[in-house]
Amino acid sequence: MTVAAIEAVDVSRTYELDGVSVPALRGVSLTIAQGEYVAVIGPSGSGKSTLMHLLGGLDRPTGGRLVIGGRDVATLTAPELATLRNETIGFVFQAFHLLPRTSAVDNVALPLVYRGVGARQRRERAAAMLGRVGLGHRLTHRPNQLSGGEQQRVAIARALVTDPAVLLADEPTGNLDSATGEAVLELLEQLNAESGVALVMVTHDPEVAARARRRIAVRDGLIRSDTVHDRPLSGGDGGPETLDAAPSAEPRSASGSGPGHPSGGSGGATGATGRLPRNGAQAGGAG
Ligand SMILES: Nc1ncnc2c1ncn2[C@@H]1O[C@H](COP(=O)(O)OP(=O)(O)OP(=O)(O)O)[C@@H](O)[C@H]1O
Repeated sequence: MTVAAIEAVDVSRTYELDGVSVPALRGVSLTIAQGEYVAVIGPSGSGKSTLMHLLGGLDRPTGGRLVIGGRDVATLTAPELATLRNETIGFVFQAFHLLPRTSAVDNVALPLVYRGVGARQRRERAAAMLGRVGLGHRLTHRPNQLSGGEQQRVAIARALVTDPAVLLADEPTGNLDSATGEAVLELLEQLNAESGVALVMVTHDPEVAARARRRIAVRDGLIRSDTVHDRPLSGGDGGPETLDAAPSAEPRSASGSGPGHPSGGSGGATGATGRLPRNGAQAGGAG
């Protein structure tokens, strides 16, 4: 049976601020399947970041049901949710959030500390992951000795060193010039295709969103459209499409089944391109 990486059913999130309720998400249902490439787009304030925080278990819904890695977050204590997050999700943000006085390899190794991986193995795995993102020659550089694009590559390596099922990227190219941003996007797409990690990316940029096979448009805390495109622009042969009315687009149901799932295997199974070997043996800690 296919296990969804993340499933949200009628999820809402209302913030309370100075006695005022701010309904940032107002009932969102979606499923993220293994290996998917999903772009989330919408105007400022529409709820994209709130949605990403929920999908990644950084925050909890105030309504609805959210299941991450097969576990209903409502049933988890805070430490259990942190462990689930560490085991299941990788995050990449617009600001790279690297530790400034720490080398690239130690930044990347950090999530493995919480899993109880020994120092030598941490370093080996972090160095290998930095090699995969093209930074095998920058292991001991600190963030301020790296370019913006290199820093984001370090952040990507850190997000993937635990071999998560899902990589959540919130405007990952927002701080980068267009050429550097393009290279980072290509890297994310390559990692998604090669390792089978699901990539869910928030972007303001319709051209970036058009590269994803599945596109979710958020507005006023609701999903306005959720479509799957047979020929995303990253495939090289798709024409310009709009989010609402792309001719090749098929609306998705909230059940998450359908043509948008390139791998669809269960529990870290290999998709067409094969997954990285999963490193599930380590006991999880807080992430
Ligand atoms: N901690 C918070 N407390 C109160 N209101 C919040 C909080 N975080 C977000 N909001 C509000 O919730 C709504 C959705 O915010 P969110 O950051 O999710 O939007 P967004 O689509 O990511 O916007 P942007 O593209 O500008 O980052 C906005 O109205 C915002 O002001």
